[in-house]
Amino acid sequence: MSGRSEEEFYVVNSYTEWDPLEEVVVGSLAGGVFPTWQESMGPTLPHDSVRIFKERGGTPLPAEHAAAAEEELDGFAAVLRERGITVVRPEPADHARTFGTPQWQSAGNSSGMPRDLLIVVGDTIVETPMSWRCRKHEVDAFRGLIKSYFRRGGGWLAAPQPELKDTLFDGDFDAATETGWAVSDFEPVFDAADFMRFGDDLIVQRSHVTNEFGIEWMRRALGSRFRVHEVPVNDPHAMHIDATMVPLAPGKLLVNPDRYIPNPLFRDWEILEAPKPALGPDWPMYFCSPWLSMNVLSLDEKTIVVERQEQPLLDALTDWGFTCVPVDFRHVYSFGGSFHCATLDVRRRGRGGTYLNGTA
Ligand SMILES: NC(=[NH2+])NCCC[C@H](N)C(=O)O
Repeated sequence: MSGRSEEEFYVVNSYTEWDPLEEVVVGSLAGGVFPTWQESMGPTLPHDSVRIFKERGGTPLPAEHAAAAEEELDGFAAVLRERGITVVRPEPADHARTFGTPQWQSAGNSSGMPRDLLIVVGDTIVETPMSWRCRKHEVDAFRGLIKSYFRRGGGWLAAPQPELKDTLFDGDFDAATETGWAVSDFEPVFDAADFMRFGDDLIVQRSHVTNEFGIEWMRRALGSRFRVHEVPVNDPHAMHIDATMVPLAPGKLLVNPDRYIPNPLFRDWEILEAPKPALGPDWPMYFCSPWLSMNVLSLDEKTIVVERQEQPLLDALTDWGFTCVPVDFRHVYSFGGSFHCATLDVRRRGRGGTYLNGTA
């Protein structure tokens, strides 16, 4: 046993995406820059971003738009605090600084999307081996928080440090057919956002940032209590599963109709196909598709934060029996995520359990 009291055990405690939320990290875009270009980013990015990242990698995000996004992040944090949820934020970071290894050099990206780099499984925060070089030190802005949780009794587990040398990015992706993957199995890599938590079960997608080696590392690192299920999805641009399938409550799964492949794990679940995103084609989207509309955050199994302008989704979720909390977030969309991506739920009430079909 760990020698921790019940209270210490509870400092970090999060098993699902829907248990009542008590403490959450909300990201910050302050000091953010465009990623330093790497070929392996191509398969996941909106078309124009290839040119933009090549030209502007390492330079600040557009000031006015990023300031508006930061205001939205602050507003979102305020909404959560008003509801009695503890909100913590990363330390300031200058992502324009370059870093490297004997093999390569890169500038950073931003502290906007903690979901991508950290995952809480039960009582433990897992630091992932991110596969974009520019994201190698992103976790540093969150390190003070992680150390503080650890000192108060939380668990802390870091994956092996990847080298991220060229061999890793020698995947079998074929641009003509959009098949295969940008990363090889040279060493374990994964982004936390390719996983989704369902109590004692987690699902994960193979993607252009997550390889089989990484999935197997996570499977063994989590130990025998947790089961990791790799699920096939229909997404040639796969990077992060939280605009593909998002569980909102036990037995209720919101899915992307273009990407979700029916899966026996969800045999007894109600499935809601997300309506088409409301975002128009002219809105700048440097990292993601407009399907960020479905990247919602559950405050409990009845209450969901949804982008204020996503009226079709607001209506569909209300019809499905949920209470929606509308929050402005479109400027944040531009920089790589919505409410689920921009958060890390450190503490939710609940102790795990079995929710998926055929796993017990
Ligand atoms: N955790 C995240 N940053 N998720 C964003 C996923 C977005 C997804 N790749 C899309 O473009 O639709």
